[in-house]
Amino acid sequence: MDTTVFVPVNDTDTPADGRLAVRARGLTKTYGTGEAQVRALDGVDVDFAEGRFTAIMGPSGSGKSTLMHLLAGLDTATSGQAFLGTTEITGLGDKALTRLRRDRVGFVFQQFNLLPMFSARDNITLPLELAGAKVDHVWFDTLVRTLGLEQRLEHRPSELSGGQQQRVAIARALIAQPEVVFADEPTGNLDSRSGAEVLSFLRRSVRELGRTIIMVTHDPAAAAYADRVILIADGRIAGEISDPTPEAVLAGLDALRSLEGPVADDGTQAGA
Ligand SMILES: Nc1ncnc2c1ncn2[C@@H]1O[C@H](COP(=O)(O)OP(=O)(O)OP(=O)(O)O)[C@@H](O)[C@H]1O
Repeated sequence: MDTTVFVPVNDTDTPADGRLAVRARGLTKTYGTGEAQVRALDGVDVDFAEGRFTAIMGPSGSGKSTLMHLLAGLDTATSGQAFLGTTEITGLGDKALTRLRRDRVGFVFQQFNLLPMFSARDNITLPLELAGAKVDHVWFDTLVRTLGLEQRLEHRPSELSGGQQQRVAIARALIAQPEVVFADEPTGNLDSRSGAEVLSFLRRSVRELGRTIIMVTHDPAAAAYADRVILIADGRIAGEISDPTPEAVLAGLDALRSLEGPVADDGTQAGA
């Protein structure tokens, strides 16, 4: 079944200077062999411009995490190419991939993954210091101010709210000035108010600090904070929405769902 959905697209992800942070061409991932083989990602072509906030959405099992893991160098592709800037990550060995993840990519996960015995300050700076790099104090101060953490730096994670812990995790992801930050359900463990707060900070870090963020989410309201939503279904790019509203994202997801049922078998394309 063809699962391409023609969701309203402005197709405006080309920045003025045309620079791409991340790119995939024919990216494919299969798991297992023979009868049990699953094509988690099926020839994906997609571009992510620098300085933009992109959300990846789609039904459960559609390949969102697989796409993000391949783009972030956390897993290897079966075929196709993924690029970080001009570096082809699908061509790198284990050591080079580890270095690339450490030096050029930041991660924010649903679980905050903070070290419980250390202060917020140390949680932000330790990974960088352990890697032998110097902390840029001007950038540290900018991040802490932007994320509203000035009064919380000497607290341990257990003394912080969930939203504050996730903001510390975002500061830790940004401290090394990575080329791109991958966020996997960053608000999945937060109540809606803290979630909204975290999403506002993610958006500010793109708008005001020029960072590039790619976020996987199930939540249309979260996706609406992004500049652009990529929709994925059955391991393929199924559409995209620029300047999304929650309503537009819901409509896009509904269009995908309508293709999963028997209604789509008459050849009509939802959302067209
Ligand atoms: N390690 C694995 N071994 C076998 N199959 C896998 C593995 N990881 C993922 N898959 C399969 O690949 C497909 C895509 O999975 P993926 O986790 O990327 O989807 P997703 O869109 O992130 O799902 P969810 O929203 O539920 O997290 C699914 O059918 C899944 O069962």
